Amino acid sequence: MSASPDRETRAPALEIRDLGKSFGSVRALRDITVVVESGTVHCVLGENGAGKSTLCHLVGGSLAPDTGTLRLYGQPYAPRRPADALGAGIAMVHQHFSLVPTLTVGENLRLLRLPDLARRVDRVADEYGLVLDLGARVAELPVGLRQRVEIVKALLREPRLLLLDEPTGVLDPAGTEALLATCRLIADRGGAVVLITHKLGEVARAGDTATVLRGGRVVGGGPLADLPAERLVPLMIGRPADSLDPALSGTIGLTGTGTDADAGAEPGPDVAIGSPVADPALDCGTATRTTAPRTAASPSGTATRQGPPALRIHGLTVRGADATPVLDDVALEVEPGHIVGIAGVEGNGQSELMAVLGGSRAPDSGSVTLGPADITRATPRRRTAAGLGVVPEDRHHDGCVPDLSVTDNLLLGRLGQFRRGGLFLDRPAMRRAAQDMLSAHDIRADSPDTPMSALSGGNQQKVVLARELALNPLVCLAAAQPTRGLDVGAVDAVHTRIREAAEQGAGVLVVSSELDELLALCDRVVVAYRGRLSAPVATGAPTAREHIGHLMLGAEAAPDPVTTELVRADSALPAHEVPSAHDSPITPPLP
Ligand SMILES: Nc1ncnc2c1ncn2[C@@H]1O[C@H](COP(=O)(O)OP(=O)(O)OP(=O)(O)O)[C@@H](O)[C@H]1O
Repeated sequence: MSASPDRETRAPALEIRDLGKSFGSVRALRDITVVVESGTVHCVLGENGAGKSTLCHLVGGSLAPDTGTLRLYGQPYAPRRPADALGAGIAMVHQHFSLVPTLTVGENLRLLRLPDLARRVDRVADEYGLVLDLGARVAELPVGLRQRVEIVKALLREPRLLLLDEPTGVLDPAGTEALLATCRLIADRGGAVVLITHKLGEVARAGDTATVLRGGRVVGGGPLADLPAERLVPLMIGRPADSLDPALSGTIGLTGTGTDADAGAEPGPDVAIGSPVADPALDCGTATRTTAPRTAASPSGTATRQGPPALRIHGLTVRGADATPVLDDVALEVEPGHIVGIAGVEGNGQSELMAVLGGSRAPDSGSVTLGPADITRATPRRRTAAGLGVVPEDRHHDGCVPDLSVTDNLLLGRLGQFRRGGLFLDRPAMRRAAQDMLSAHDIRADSPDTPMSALSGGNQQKVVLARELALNPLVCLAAAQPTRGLDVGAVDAVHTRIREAAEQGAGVLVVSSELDELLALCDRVVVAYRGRLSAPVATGAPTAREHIGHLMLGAEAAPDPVTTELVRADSALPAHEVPSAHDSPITPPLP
């Protein structure tokens, strides 16, 4: 990072005055004034669709404002294209990846055409600890590592202003910590960072100042010392923090790190919207709503299991390019009415498991059954018809068709229900169904006819979730990072929807790199490590967090026969009474 220059240092790094931007009839931003000082990390916060990415695009030169002006280190700045921003010393990491998947990491970096590339790569690795495997093919990297490549690409340019649009959504805890440390380092050396995030823990750990947007306007801002979380939340979502599920504190980063490798991480702000799920009584006095931990018996209300599990994975092995197993004899059962989480550092087989479940990757051996149906080799379409909802890891790439309308994306996979007289689709009926889904899921779209690509990232995620939750029948929902990119209010709503799906009898499998989310949502959690799954850990157990943390680091353990037996038998015991596997070593997967 080059230090901010000389005589310009007293001017703010970035001054945005009265900026406005519309897309057709949508006023994405109006009268936006923001000042980002040199030497600071400035957080931009706000609910999904508030205008945060649009603001970044205006500064980054990929969009032009309708009104207003920009100044960069005191000089007028009016980029017409991204190259202008790069030339002015601004680098940006977007929500969506801009890597060529068929090329290696090194080949992608060479596309930047930067002088002294090797020196720059070494410097970024040394200074920020961001090391890359230059020979790895991008298509084979988990999304967290792809994001790391994007961040390194930005840093290789040695920018004086770095714009980060939700960079941590796809990072694992260690990656998040490294990035936040990078932001601080840049600011401490006189540069400036604009950080867009929904995670209040990150704001508290890395930010100096903030601007809050809602409905395209600035609704608050200033030094973060004056903006504790209980003031930020209502500014962001228009309702008080205590209206949110107390179990969400960790998920949105209000307590602890909001991540699993909580070990060694700094605490977040000393304010919580409620209590950790394991102890709902410990709210900070602001919560008006308390959520009891889910129990294994409560969703379906049945003490004994009738029929097959919603999802059964048996002996699943998938080999990588060099024939080593990336999934190694994996077994897992998800009973109807239960929510099972898969925790783990990214790159331990979760992506491959989701690809097998979604039907985009065939296993080398093993089977997947959905209720009574063997779907191991079924096409994605057949899986949908059989009642398997899948929210893929990379929703933008795999979960939606950006050029199609919101209506088409919401109803993909069940268009047959809207056929009239053979080939013709009943468009008015589709539109009505889509409108109902938009309202029910609070999806902010101009109209059901809007192209998916015109929705904000968080609203795209809500569309994918709404579509998969609407499957009828929904035997099992397999969701990877279901709340990635969602604002705190939307996270609350999605958790409620997932719980409702389970209460109505669906099995739910949630893959998440956020342990807080899994603890808030799931009856039990298994841990992915080097392509294998641990024995289940009951989330209600007081030691669950610590135990899962150990398993994520690869702690060896043997199966806890009691938990295993209880889980297999679909015990009627509430989850918090199911013995934890903590004291017992673990496992290979359930047989
Ligand atoms: N290319 C576009 N065409 C039409 N409308 C757009 C376009 N890009 C953004 N919008 C609209 O502008 C508004 C602001 O979107 P933006 O992506 O900036 O929100 P955001 O705050 O970044 O949301 P998120 O947190 O979900 O990423 C939304 O209503 C969105 O639908």
